[in-house]
Amino acid sequence: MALSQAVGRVGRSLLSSSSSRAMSMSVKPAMNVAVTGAAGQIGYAALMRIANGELLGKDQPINLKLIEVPQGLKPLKGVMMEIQDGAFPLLNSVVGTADLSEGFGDADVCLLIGARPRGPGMERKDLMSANASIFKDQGKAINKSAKKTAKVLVVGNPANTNALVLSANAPNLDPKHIHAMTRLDQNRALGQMALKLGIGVSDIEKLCIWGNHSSTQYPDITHATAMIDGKKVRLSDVIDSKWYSETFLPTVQKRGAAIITARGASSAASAGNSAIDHVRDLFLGSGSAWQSIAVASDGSYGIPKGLVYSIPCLCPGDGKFTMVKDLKVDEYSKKMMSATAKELVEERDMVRHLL
Ligand SMILES: NC(=O)C1=CN([C@@H]2O[C@H](COP(=O)(O)OP(=O)(O)OC[C@H]3O[C@@H](n4cnc5c(N)ncnc54)[C@H](O)[C@@H]3O)[C@@H](O)[C@H]2O)C=CC1
Ligand SMILES: O=C([O-])CC(=O)C(=O)O
Repeated sequence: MALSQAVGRVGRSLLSSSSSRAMSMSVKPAMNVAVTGAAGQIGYAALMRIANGELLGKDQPINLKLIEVPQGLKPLKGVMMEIQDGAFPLLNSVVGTADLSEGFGDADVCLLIGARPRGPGMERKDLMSANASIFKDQGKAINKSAKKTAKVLVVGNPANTNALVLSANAPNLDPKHIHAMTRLDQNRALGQMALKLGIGVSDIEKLCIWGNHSSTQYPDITHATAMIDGKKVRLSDVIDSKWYSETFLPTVQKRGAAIITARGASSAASAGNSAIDHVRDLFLGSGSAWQSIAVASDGSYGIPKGLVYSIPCLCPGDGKFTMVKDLKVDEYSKKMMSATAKELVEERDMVRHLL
């Protein structure tokens, strides 16, 4: 069911005053950005920023394709009205739909947010039975309707295993282009570390997340450095190992649950922010900075091939990335990296019927 039938498309005619500004700013062809769960909390937090050019650049016109379940179309209509009221110069058109072929049609970027969030006392993998099958259907639809070059970011939990399900059902896409989001975990780790050291987050480099977006994830500081008083130091030389293992690690690993307890709902603004960070860095590049991306393992570091596992990557731009290879991995890291891989193998076993 297409919402565009109910509210009409927000197109150039409706945004004529601002679209002429977009035309004068850029002659780039518009890119198609599909967003599922567009009427949910994360969608609401991210869409205005996406429309404002924070996802793909301030010179990149976009067509937004907003996907919801049929019962989400009413609130989606309100979100579309607000987007229209934002008069975004880069926004070429907006469509709201519950039809997957329409929503993913010719998509360049798919942000897969739509899924049930967890409540207090649940682990993310408790969402498996409710959410994983969503990604089978969406994988098939993306396979059929999106561009073969589309870049897909899975946010809905359990994100890594949902991305695995999606990839198995979208054989036309290169699995390298199907990611699950662990950028929020990386951002959380940076925030906690900067707070502890009394420095800025951009003073810290090469801090990364390995494995699952779950409480078994491994936020690794063994390769990380920080600028402190104008000098570059290794984090492992200045951070107390007891604070690292007893405070920092569990704080980052369980941050999602702590936010649910505090807010009564799971992270939304920070999740939307991290999804924007992930896609922006993929398309616009982030130089020598390491970015944590959960993507099909190629077997490096002994991680079982094919598992969607977070690994540090470099993002040169244009939708490309390379994994950081040949790092020295100490015994503690090996243990942590294999514990989170083990959880992902268990999760994979739970969704065998969808692969
Ligand atoms: N990977 C990460 O770092 C994070 C992941 N999440 C996950 O993101 C997901 C969404 O969270 P919220 O936006 O807070 O939830 P929400 O409940 O506020 O919104 C979810 C939206 O998705 C829609 N939806 C459900 N099934 C759908 C489907 N098959 N197709 C299209 N839309 C569908 C719902 O109608 C709803 O509007 C949850 O699974 C949550 O656990 C949340 C925070 C961080
Ligand atoms: O914890 C949750 O359920 C939501 C989420 O993934 C996060 O905040 O990292």
